[in-house]
Amino acid sequence: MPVIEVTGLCKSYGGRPVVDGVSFAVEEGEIFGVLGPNGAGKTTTVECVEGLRAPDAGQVRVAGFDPLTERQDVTRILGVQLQQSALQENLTVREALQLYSAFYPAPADWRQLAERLGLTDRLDARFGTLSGGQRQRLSIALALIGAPKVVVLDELTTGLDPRARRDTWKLIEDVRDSGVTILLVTHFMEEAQRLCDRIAVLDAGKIVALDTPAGLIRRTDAATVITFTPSRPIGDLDLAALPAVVSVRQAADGQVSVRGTDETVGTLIALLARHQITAHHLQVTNPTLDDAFLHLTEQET
Ligand SMILES: Nc1ncnc2c1ncn2[C@@H]1O[C@H](COP(=O)(O)OP(=O)(O)OP(=O)(O)O)[C@@H](O)[C@H]1O
Repeated sequence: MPVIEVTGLCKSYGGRPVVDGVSFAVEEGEIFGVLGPNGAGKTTTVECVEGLRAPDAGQVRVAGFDPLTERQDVTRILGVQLQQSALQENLTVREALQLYSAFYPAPADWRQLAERLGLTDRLDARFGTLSGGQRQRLSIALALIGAPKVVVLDELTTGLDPRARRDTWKLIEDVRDSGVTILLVTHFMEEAQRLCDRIAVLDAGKIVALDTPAGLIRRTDAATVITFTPSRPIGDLDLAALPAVVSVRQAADGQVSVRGTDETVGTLIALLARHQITAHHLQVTNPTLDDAFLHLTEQET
């Protein structure tokens, strides 16, 4: 049974549909990403999963429970990352952890959580004095304090510097490896590509694609680009005849740029070897989730 099941979810504000027939299922143990441009309906969708908003139509189930009518059951299972503004500046890290563990009948050991999240030496620090990364780690600790089966993380690393962002990713992978299912809302392609097992791309309230990151990338028209400077000139025609080539460009400085697919790369290398040509400064650039995202969300607008 999926841990989260959303079927035909609809939500309108002032008669304007912002979530329009969204369906997806999150399997146990996966990191499931919800990706989409601003205003696509991501937060509204996850707030319906959390039971913070009532859908106009459709059904949401968390481990089989309805987040609205079986709230207590869902609270036991689902951990939600708090908005940072929800914590008082004067509260210490220890007080926050103790306070939130008191909300649950069988909480996780907050000392262990603090240790795992690298907060042990900040236990007496007040929330207002924590760095962005430390606040983020505390908000993840608080999401995990009820020992949930599922956590919802919305905009996990927004505002973090690149190192803190990478540290947080490692942490999320550790959380997943401990058996927790994660629903992750994100704007960052690199984050989605690195962390998510599957991604639903939401645009204007509808899911426009649902696949693994690699599967989404495969759907794009974006090409693999191979650039190199050959040790002696090579004819355009030889290059254009390679399989799956989209275009060939030779710059005035001798640099050659071939657009194609993975298949093009292998045959190009073989062609160069046959002609005993060395490729200097060889670079192969593969399409990214960024390309896939732009491709998928452009079609809809
Ligand atoms: N309480 C509300 N009342 C009216 N409109 C709302 C309300 N909450 C959200 N909206 C609107 O619904 C649309 C979807 O918002 P939502 O926050 O779900 O999108 P999102 O994909 O999470 O966007 P972002 O990436 O900008 O956070 C937006 O146009 C937003 O302005």
